[in-house]
Amino acid sequence: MTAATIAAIVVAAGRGLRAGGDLPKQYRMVAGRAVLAHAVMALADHAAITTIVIVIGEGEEDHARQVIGDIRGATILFARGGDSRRASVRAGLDSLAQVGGIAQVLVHDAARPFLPQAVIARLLAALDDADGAIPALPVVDTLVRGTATVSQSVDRADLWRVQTPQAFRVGPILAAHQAWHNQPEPTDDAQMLRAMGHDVVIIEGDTMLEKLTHPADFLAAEQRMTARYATRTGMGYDVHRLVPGETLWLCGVQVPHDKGLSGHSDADVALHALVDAILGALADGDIGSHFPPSDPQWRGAASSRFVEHARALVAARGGVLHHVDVTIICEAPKIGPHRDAMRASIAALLDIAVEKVSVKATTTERLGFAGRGEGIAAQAVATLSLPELF
Ligand SMILES: Nc1ccn([C@@H]2O[C@H](COP(=O)(O)OP(=O)(O)OP(=O)(O)O)[C@@H](O)[C@H]2O)c(=O)n1
Ligand SMILES: C[C@](O)(CO)[C@H](O)COP(=O)(O)O
Repeated sequence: MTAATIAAIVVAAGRGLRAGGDLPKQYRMVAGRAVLAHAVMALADHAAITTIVIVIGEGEEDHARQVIGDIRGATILFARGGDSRRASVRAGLDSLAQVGGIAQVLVHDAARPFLPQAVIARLLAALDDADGAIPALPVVDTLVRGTATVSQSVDRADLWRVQTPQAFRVGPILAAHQAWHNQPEPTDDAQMLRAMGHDVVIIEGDTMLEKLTHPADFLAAEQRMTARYATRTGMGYDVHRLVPGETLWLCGVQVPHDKGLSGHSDADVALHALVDAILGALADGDIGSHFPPSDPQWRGAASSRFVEHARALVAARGGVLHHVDVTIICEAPKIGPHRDAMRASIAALLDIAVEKVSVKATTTERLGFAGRGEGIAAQAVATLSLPELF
């Protein structure tokens, strides 16, 4: 069987009135990034999802683009939402109809930021035999009906709490939306599909998928997500030769000296060690594999570009950089007078507070190549958190 072309719609056009706050909840920060960005990144991380339509309020595209940043792995489109969730999903489906060729669609609330890949896999597998599938968790509390007092106990057997994303074959769900006229407002898309006589399969949901609805949900979400982060440490080490006639760059700062370093790019040995430390924490190769020394475009290049690249890789993985510690090993020049400028330079390149950047220096007591002033070595350690794949 040929693999289906799969898209996702993320509805993010609500106002989040029950959540309160200054911003609609999809733009608020949780675990280091906007709620909307978490939801979109989780979908883009799935190899089979080629297109994501983000449905937003009027005039919000610039803001939405800014909060999601550079999303890799899927084409991102924007559509203008409507007055109800149903209308917003419909706008997303209409956008997909213009793209064409999409066979299956996942419809997801931006307000459910933490989406396990396993849920997507279960939903897509269920579409092999059904037109629709929903993730759900069994009700575990006693259920009653009533206002001030209980008027009725409700049997909870076979009752489920329904989550998103909900997965559909595109033809049937679009037809269900087109046929929905003058009927009560549906609370999800699956009930519209069922109204057309199609079966909807229940697959196992996940507590990570809880919707952010009320103010207290944000703290709980932060705690749930933080528990899923792993701390990673990376180490970098580099050496370059000191030669006359070169400019000496250390930590992105030009340091007056009678010699400069020669080698890859501008030979900023401290930034090279730093980049390797970050790449090490990401387990993503080393500076040479990202910027081969044999490639003429890096000859004389500013090493700040490599640090910015490493920072972007951390961001693309949803990571948070906590701290870097750089040690420069040389007999001369003296690093102390430049330490503050070096810390500020690294902090700016990594977009972190200067308090999270340490720059140290040591000599080798005139021993070895550093002691003889033939070269400068640098070591760096980077500590970051990465979301565990779940
Ligand atoms: N007109 C609407 C209403 C809701 N949604 C989206 O549907 C999802 C689930 O809706 P809900 O949690 O009810 O969000 P809000 O409508 O924003 O919240 P509230 O009802 O508290 O205002 C959210 O991602 C929300 O942005 C939408 O795209 N368009
Ligand atoms: C679609 C949904 O998230 C499934 O549980 C839910 O029905 C949305 O309800 P809301 O009242 O729009 O938050």
